[in-house]
Amino acid sequence: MNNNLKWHQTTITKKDRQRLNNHKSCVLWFTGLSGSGKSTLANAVDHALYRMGIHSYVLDGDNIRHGLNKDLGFAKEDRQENIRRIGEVAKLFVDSGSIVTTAFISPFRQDREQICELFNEDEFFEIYVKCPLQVCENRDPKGLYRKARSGEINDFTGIGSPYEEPTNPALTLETDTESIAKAVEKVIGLLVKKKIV
Ligand SMILES: Nc1ncnc2c1ncn2[C@@H]1O[C@H](COP(=O)(O)OS(=O)(=O)O)[C@@H](OP(=O)(O)O)[C@H]1O
Ligand SMILES: Nc1ncnc2c1ncn2[C@@H]1O[C@H](COP(=O)(O)OP(=O)(O)O)[C@@H](O)[C@H]1O
Repeated sequence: MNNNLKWHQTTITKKDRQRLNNHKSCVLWFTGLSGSGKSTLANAVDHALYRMGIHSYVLDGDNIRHGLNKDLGFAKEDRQENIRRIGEVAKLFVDSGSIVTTAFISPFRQDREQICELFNEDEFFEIYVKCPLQVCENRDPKGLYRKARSGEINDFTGIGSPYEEPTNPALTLETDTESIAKAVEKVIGLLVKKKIV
């Protein structure tokens, strides 16, 4: 850390912005295998919040890797840096008063725990989008599992690279048995219970 850098407290605080918005801000961190439903659910929740007049935003793995993180690949260190940067971006969104939904595989438990530590209590919710590998593989929305099985991608999560399940998520959404609508209801229920909206 450069000793010549000093943190500036902004004039308008997070609390000011939350008061103006009439709701609190937080991050809903969706984690799960490729094809488990992270993007689908993050967007469905975002849509539900939008209809409720709530300030929200989606940060999605594929999109962020087209811009901010286009210098990163899928080796362990790259995935760690990917998640570290997203955590910092999510913190800015929370500071700006929004509810941010994130859709990254974020396969390593330690990385997710480090992100959690950036936030105050009830500002970070880990949501496990749980779906058996076989079901994700059958869905194969981008044809990537097929490429992984044929050896075209050798570090694909769940096949050539590990996924560490959350041990104590705020919510688990089982997308092989639960509908999208039910999952959205559970997430909004969590936000209401925590008095965020
Ligand atoms: N090797 C490998 N492993 C996993 N995923 C791969 C890989 N190569 C490309 N993709 C595509 O990239 C998306 C995952 O990016 P993430 O930023 O979420 O990954 S990570 O959190 O850094 O592990 C992932 O998107 P989702 O399917 O939406 O999860 C894939 O489309
Ligand atoms: N209950 C469900 N929840 C979420 N996605 C589902 C569900 N049932 C089927 N799907 C489908 O599974 C696929 C999940 O893809 P996607 O959301 O891109 O996953 P991820 O972002 O985890 O890679 C989509 O085609 C979606 O329509």
